Amino acid sequence: MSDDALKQFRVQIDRIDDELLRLFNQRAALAQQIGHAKQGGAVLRPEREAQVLRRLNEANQGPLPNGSISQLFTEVMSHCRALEAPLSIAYLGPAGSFTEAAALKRFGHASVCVPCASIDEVFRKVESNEVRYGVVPVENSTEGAVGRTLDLMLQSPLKLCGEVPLQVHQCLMSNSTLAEVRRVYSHPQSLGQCQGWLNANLPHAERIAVSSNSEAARLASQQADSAAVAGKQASERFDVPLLVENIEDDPRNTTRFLVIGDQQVSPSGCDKTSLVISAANRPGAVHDLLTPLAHHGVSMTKLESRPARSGLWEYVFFVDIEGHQQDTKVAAALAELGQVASFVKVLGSYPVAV
Ligand SMILES: O=C(O)C(=O)C[C@]1(C(=O)O)C=C[C@@H](O)C=C1
Repeated sequence: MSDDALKQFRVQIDRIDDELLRLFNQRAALAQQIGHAKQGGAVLRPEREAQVLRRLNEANQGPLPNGSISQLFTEVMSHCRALEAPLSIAYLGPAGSFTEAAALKRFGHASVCVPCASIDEVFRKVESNEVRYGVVPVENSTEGAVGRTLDLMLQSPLKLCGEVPLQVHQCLMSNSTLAEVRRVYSHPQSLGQCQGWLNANLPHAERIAVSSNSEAARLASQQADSAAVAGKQASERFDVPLLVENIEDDPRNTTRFLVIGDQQVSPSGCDKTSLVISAANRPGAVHDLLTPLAHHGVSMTKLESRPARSGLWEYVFFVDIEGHQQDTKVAAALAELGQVASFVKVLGSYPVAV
């Protein structure tokens, strides 16, 4: 391309940027007015944000893919929201964790993100109003449920306000060569996600479970013959060279995170409801739990059992269903479920991730 042609294109880009600048500020001023009109009510409206992203994804004609449109407008809304009031979010840390990436994916970079040392601490900070929302991992497509999050949801008065799926890529990092590695540090979930690769490529290295992937990278940065399995960002943060990228056994390896808060989210038009239920200890009781859903045409998208922690071999079931608890058929199914289950707790209705 000639210098002249390049200049021409850049003049056009400058003009568009000027227009975008004007429009961003016009949009932000409207958000400020909405903020005043809310009169102290919740600034974050997850249902509205989901509707904004869905509408734009439908209208999008490219060349930007829908993923980029969602990312850009999440940031736009993040900055508009921050003008209404600053939003604080606790997440399972440390800084650089996959949970931080999930929090940023959902809330954008204009929020105040507070790292916590444990899932319990995230719940505590939200319950005590130290922060407005929390982000915690709930399940991984390879390794399954995160039990602590489920157990805390069962006990906590907080509601589910959203979900964030995040594709998780694991890397092997070390100051040594692959042949020299004798020890591999990582969080147990990450070791599990890469066990096929580790069996094939480092069969004789000892696998050592530690509290977080960041801690693993820190240890690998300080010890000879040691490696860590962690996200790419940990390699930069602790200055440990990447040896191999994308070592997760399933390239679609995805972790689902939950947003928790003291807020009932309104219907967005495409929602999910999460519940915990349990059955009396009699024949057919578990089967009876599912009948009200089928009866009212409500689809179940997840069923997970957990020990109830109240008696030996007693279980609770974590169930996700399609729809919002205010939808007529979901409300009818929940009312009927209340008649047959020995325990029902609605954890929250929230928009399906965009
Ligand atoms: O519509 C609102 O309630 C707004 O405050 C505006 C806006 C946005 O920027 O579009 C910002 C925050 C809310 O979470 C939802 C949307």
